[in-house]
Amino acid sequence: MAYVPPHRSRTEGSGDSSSSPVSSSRKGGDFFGHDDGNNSRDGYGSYGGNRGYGGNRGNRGYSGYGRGGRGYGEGYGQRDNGYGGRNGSYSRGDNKRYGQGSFTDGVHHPAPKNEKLERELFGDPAEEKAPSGINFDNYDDIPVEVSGEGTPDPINQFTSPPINELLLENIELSLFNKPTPVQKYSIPIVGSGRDLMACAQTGSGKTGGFLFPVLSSLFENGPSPVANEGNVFARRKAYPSALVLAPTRELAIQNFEEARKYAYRSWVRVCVVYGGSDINSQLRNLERGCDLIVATPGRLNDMLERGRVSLKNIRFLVLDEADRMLDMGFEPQIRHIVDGCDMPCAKDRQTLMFSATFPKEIQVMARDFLDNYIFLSVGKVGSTSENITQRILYVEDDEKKSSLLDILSATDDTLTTGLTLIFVETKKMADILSDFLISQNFPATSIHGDRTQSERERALEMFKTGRAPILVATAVAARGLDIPNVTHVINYDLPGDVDDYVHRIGRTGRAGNNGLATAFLNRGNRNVVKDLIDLLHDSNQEVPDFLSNIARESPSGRGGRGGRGRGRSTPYKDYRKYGGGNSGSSNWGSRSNGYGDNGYGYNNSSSGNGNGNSSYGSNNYSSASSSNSQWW
Ligand SMILES: Nc1ncnc2c1ncn2[C@@H]1O[C@H](COP(=O)(O)OP(=O)(O)OP(=O)(O)O)[C@@H](O)[C@H]1O
Repeated sequence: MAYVPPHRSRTEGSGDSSSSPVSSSRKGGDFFGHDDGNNSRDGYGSYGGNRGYGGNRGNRGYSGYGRGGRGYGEGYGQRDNGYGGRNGSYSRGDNKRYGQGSFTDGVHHPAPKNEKLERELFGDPAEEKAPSGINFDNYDDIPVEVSGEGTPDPINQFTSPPINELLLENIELSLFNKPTPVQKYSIPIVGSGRDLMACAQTGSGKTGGFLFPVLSSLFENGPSPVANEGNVFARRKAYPSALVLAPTRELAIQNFEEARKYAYRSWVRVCVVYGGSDINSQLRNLERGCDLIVATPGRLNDMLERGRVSLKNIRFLVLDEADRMLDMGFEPQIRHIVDGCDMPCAKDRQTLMFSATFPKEIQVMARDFLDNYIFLSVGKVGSTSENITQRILYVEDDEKKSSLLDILSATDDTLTTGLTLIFVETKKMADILSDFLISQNFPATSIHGDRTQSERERALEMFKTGRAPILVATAVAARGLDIPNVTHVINYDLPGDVDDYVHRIGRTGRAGNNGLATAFLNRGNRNVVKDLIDLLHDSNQEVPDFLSNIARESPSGRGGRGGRGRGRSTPYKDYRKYGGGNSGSSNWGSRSNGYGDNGYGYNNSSSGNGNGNSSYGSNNYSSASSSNSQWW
């Protein structure tokens, strides 16, 4: 009989962690003043326990956020399992109340419905009857390109097959009526066992694009056999079947919440591990069983080093924001996780990569992790949604503050109906600007890598709930975050890389909604001007005359992307098809060149880490955490 680790055979308690893994110590930066004293009472930053941040149907928010003080490390879905290998059994004890199903003798047994948990995960059906503002019909005519051998036909509806029945029910509870374009293609592609590199515009449903087919397959096929490592430590190890990696803690948390929704009532237990919060509660949670793990790379590497996670059983590896995960900051950590531990090789797992942008040299590198993959691009890849109106204003540096005040005062409805996200380039500037706005009576807060994790989560919660409807952020908030009702993104400082701009403004205009993006630009930003003009053309946006003039003043040749010399003369396409050769060193410029420009700090230096406040947590692999901690 297969080895049964105790976490899959013993009866668990109810996840009764009494303390939040994070404490909240405000050091300023919020509109509501310093250390408001509510934090320990309300458990801000804990994201946890049974109340979590369930939010509204189809329009998530952080309602009930963490009150009760349990962290993610504890408190949901404990199960009482005996487990006997693939198609063996996950027998369930008293798990019904936690919505955890089982997989016995090759058959999936969903747990009975649990109204309380359902409300927590999907929102109160009485509160909102229909999804608000979602208009994916706009996407129906979107150009789609699929390349690679033997690509399966897309689906047009959520149906079973190919989607597992239980997953369909959970998708229905999310009030999703039909798949978005990226989901239409990704579901059959992944369902047919293929690897996938998928590019689709921001806010177009990529999260479901990977979670739906992965969970559907796991629900159908059950758990992998648990490896018997024959020693006492193996008993405390987690053996997940799927791994989702994300570049920031907040995105990991968001992906975890999404996965938890869709895994409701199934045998799949979802866990999240990320830096900056108590590792012990995360470890205790993993001991209770973990079938799908969402992680930031640094914290996962830490867990792997401690021997508390084994990747032997991984059947699905997902890189969310894959181009970011494979750029110079993260690549060493990703290689260590994928090649330096015990994960099955590319042929023996499915690898899925998703992003809105996918530069050619990153595609070239991604080959190392993929096996005979399909490339899917939806929309003009690397461009922005036409739902986002882009406005470029010429503003000198010393005029930015007053221009910002003008904008915020003029859009008086912003404070009552919408959220405004302001991007700056440095952590210091994030503090300076949020303090300035607060001094001018604007309800602002900030998020950046020098704030503690609990401060970051609290700032995000205040923003999402509208208590601080202005968030000043570094690039840490640029990717993936799905915050309903962000109506305006302001690039107070423009990034040096137009891809970063694409992700930043993609925090608005999501899921078919409209949004406004304003950018302050002056001659100091001339290295991004040409790429920006291309992007505006691609997205059917107005190109102001001053922008064309600055472009003419600039040296010929594309100097965008912080001097990385990549250019974006064509929106990103499958490099295998559009000429890229097979060499790892493409003619687009070496990855090791020129990343140090514009304060981006891509210097790949491994010094200076260890303050525990980096985006990825403390770890030994994090060239990114040290260098990036200078700017996000
Ligand atoms: N099939 C669907 N029907 C309706 N809404 C959907 C559907 N799929 C996803 N959504 C909603 O669309 C929004 C955007 O989805 P998601 O966050 O997955 O976008 P994304 O493509 O990953 O964006 P980004 O590039 O910024 O990471 C979310 O609020 C999500 O709940």
